[in-house]
Amino acid sequence: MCAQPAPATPTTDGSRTVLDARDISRALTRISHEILERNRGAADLVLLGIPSRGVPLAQRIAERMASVEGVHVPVGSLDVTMYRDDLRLKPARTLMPTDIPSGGIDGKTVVLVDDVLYSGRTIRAALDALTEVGRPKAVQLAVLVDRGHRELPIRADFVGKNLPTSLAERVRVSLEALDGVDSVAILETIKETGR
Ligand SMILES: O=P(O)(O)OC[C@H]1O[C@H](OP(=O)(O)OP(=O)(O)O)[C@H](O)[C@@H]1O
Ligand SMILES: O=c1cc[nH]c(=O)[nH]1
Repeated sequence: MCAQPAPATPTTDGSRTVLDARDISRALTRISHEILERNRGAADLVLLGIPSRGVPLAQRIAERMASVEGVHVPVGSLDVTMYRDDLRLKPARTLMPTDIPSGGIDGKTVVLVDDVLYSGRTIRAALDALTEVGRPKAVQLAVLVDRGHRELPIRADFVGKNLPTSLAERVRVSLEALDGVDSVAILETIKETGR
């Protein structure tokens, strides 16, 4: 079951807010419970956020797990930049931190965390990046928003909100830690493909 968002709210920049802070909070709480349920607890879990917004989301999920299970789930970040399949098309990308918890990922269940799942190419790159780090027992994927339009056979295990979108739209996730506010909005883009 997905959290029921507030109705889309028009904003001054023409975007429509589809999730507000409370919707996001509820979705993260639900995802945290689902991860614990699927894995029968937090043993051997490692959360790896994909920069930039996947990292604060992973931290928030870990905080919720700590309050539910009373355990500390290691959180890190995984930069996928050098593993992207469009590097030659868009070479000017800023490298982001990869920070693997001290226990590593060998034999662990790694939950990748990102804000938006779209074509699936970021997650494909993340799976490649992981192979440089270690060999987890299993890899799962948690995303705040799944907006559809997959180009690769990738699906999320835990989804905050399935958001039907057109290719002419873009989903903008804002998070308190990076943007000062929690919201998910849909923007019209000029390009028909939206990518
Ligand atoms: O499924 P995909 O088509 O790969 O799209 C999803 C990715 O796109 C966004 O990142 P973006 O590259 O826009 O950078 P950002 O993290 O700085 O927003 C988002 O954070 C996801 O990581
Ligand atoms: O709409 C989109 C597509 C990819 N990444 C985003 O953050 N939003």
